[in-house]
Amino acid sequence: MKTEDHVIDVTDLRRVYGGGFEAVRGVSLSVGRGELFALLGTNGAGKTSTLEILEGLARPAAGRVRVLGHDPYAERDAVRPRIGVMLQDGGFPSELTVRETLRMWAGCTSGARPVGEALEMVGLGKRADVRVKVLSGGEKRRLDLALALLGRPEVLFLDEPTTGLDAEGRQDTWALVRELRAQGTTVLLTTHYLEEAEALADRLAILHEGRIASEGTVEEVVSAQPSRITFDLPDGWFPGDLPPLDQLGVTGHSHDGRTVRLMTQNLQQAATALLVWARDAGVALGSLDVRAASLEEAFLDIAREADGRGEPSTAPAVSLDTRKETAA
Ligand SMILES: Nc1ncnc2c1ncn2[C@@H]1O[C@H](COP(=O)(O)OP(=O)(O)OP(=O)(O)O)[C@@H](O)[C@H]1O
Repeated sequence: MKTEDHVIDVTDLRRVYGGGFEAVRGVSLSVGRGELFALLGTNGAGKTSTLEILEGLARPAAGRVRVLGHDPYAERDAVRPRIGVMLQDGGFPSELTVRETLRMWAGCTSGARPVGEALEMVGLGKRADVRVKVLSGGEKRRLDLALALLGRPEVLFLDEPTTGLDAEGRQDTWALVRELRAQGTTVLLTTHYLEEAEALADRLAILHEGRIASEGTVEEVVSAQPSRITFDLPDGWFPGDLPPLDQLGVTGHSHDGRTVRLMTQNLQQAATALLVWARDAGVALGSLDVRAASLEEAFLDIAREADGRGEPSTAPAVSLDTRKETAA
């Protein structure tokens, strides 16, 4: 995709809070027109901090940000009418009804959708005359979304749009977001739900401690991860008794006593070789768990690294000689 086709273009973005804490540490990403991009990350990874800059709500400490070809902070007037923003907490006046809230917002929005249409889009049609303060958490999220959609935005920023929604509400929101994207809306969303990213995203990035740890389509992010085989060896058997790792088609390993964890890019080959060895050697593998790479595993790997529990991604193709060791 050519740079001029990017609706969102971010290069080496940094955000520093008062006190000097750097929450965003050199993020670069781009989103094409009509694309849906998901930002994932552990708590405090910097998703909202990044999003607020793209929405023009905060000024970056460094880096270049363009939304629809403009600097969203310095050229806010050019960008704001063309984007829709759903914050984590809209913070509306609680005494107004749902309809009054939307009307008030529509009054400040040029070319706004009819209020009734926005309410129907988010499934709040029957709650129009209810005061905001009595809405459930999920209904408030729907109201947030309705407000973001009022101005028929070209670019929609959604910060955790389905947090607090029940399963049906989440499905409804996904269907709406898919429909908007099908109509050409560009969407950037943050989410804690990996299945949400899998269901919706054309591309995604996993943020970790202010940096992008992994980026691409779901398939690309997943295929960068190894699959795993975990098992316990029975009494009298040790990791060093296993065949050489290259014979197993294994690219990495760890072990804790008799519990062995193997990483492989070729799960079928490794699982078959392991099971053939176990059968021939008469070894019963306990708690055998064979797990294909998944977005969840990719995410957990990044989170484990955060906790200093990272696994080696590669290891020499030799036997695990640990007869005298108790742990890796
Ligand atoms: N106003 C602020 N002043 C100082 N630090 C802040 C401020 N806002 C956020 N932070 C810190 O910046 C880091 C990133 O926060 P941010 O809210 O962007 O993360 P996030 O990925 O959106 O997290 P979550 O998933 O929990 O919403 C966190 O360590 C947070 O404590």
